[in-house]
Amino acid sequence: MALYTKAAEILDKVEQKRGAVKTLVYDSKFQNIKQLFALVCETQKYSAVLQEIIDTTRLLKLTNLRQHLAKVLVYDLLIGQGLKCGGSWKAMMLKHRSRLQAALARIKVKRKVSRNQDLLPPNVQHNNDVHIPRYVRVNTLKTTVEDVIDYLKRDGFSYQGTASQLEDLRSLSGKTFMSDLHLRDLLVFSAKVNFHDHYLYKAGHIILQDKASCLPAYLLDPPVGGHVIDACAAPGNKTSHLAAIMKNKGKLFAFDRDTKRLSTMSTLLLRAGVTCHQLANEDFLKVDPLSPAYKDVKHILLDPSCSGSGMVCLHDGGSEEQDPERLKALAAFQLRCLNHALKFPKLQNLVYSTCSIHTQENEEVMSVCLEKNPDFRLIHLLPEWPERGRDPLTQCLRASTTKTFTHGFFIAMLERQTTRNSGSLDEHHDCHRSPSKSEPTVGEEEQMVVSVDEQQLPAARKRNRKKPKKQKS
Ligand SMILES: C[S@@+](CC[C@H](N)C(=O)[O-])C[C@H]1O[C@@H](n2cnc3c(N)ncnc32)[C@H](O)[C@@H]1O
Repeated sequence: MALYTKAAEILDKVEQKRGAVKTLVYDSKFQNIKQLFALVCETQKYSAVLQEIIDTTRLLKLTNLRQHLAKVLVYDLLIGQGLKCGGSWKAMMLKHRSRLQAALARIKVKRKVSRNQDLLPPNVQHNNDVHIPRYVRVNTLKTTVEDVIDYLKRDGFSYQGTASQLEDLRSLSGKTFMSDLHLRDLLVFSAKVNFHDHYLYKAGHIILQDKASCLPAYLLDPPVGGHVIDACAAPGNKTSHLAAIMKNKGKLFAFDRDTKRLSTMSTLLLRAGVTCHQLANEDFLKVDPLSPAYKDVKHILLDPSCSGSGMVCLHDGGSEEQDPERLKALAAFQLRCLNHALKFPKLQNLVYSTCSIHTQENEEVMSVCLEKNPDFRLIHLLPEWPERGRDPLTQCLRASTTKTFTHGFFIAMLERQTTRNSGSLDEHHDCHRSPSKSEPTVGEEEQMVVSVDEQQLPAARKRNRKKPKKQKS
């Protein structure tokens, strides 16, 4: 019920011009931001058709529903997931289902189309060309890639082998699927495949996670038995990924300051079979880097709150305006988190990621951080990845709907520079994965945090010390 109420509330605010969809969704503090975002975008996209259905069936009169709530419910019933949740509203809507279905069918006949998407206005149909496949990460804490592939084949899916080029990922349709070309534990399906009710998903054997969001843990690649921090962890997709890479051995300290999101995270980690974690409802900025508890932490994953501008809403093509003050505040927060993380005395590697497309939250934050922390340098990541950080930070990765067929994303990896004779890096020489498929394994949601006492970030400075990507031995 909460999902539908929130979605209706946001549509109402958008209509009153009280904010852009993305900002309102992010500020809503709803637990599953992605789900809420998708529902709002899709309902908006079909708004005209939904309105026509509501008017011709006189739904508002029959049910006393408010307009936006009715739209959201009709969308989900007729076009979306089929009202998976909804409590008493579900029961009420089901009573009217045949009238509503008949109204939709009449509209299709009138417009001489057979598919729902052909009812969309032409400009929205064009944005629909944005194509992000359905990515499924195999949870190696519970199963193996081979077992999942076998299970799916028995379930009527057809396995096409491993993709040899990115374009292959866009060719999938129906029940065909393939292994990703970069990440061994990632399976790729047509965007239309829905796994939310699938046994493998419910049992925690697979995790529904965008490919770009799988990169941070994969690239950090902490060793089995290592001590690792996930600084802004909820709802925990990257935490469970880190645990899988660590084979549930060692210590995974996960922090988040949002209680609700942490409780969702606990459920997710339980389902995923993660046991090596210590969850803390704590502000990462207040965690003491010199505490004996963290004396062996050598790896940190930092995926802080961001604008979420990389998350694609098919309705707006991702082009919503961002409030400059909000971006500034976020960038200052991200820089504080980075500077704080680099204070952990034994830290060797840190991966910084955002689901933002804005340079202010990505390359600019990273450039200032490098200026302030000369002991650290950028690692050149995945040489054949097609989309790089903005010049001069080409060691970093970017991801997008058009070049990598993922949501928009940014990833940077920092490494502590040590003198040759200290040996501490050599001991860790195989931590940066090459993009080969030889090794096993490899969420974005959030809540706004605007507690900034940093100075305004200066423009990115041209610091660029390249270092060749280490290959896995
Ligand atoms: C982008 S989300 C993290 C997504 C997560 N890494 C995943 O993959 O599922 C950012 C998270 O940072 C949390 N956060 C924001 N400020 C924080 C702080 N000062 N300390 C700890 N967590 C914080 C938010 O509550 C939010 O859950």
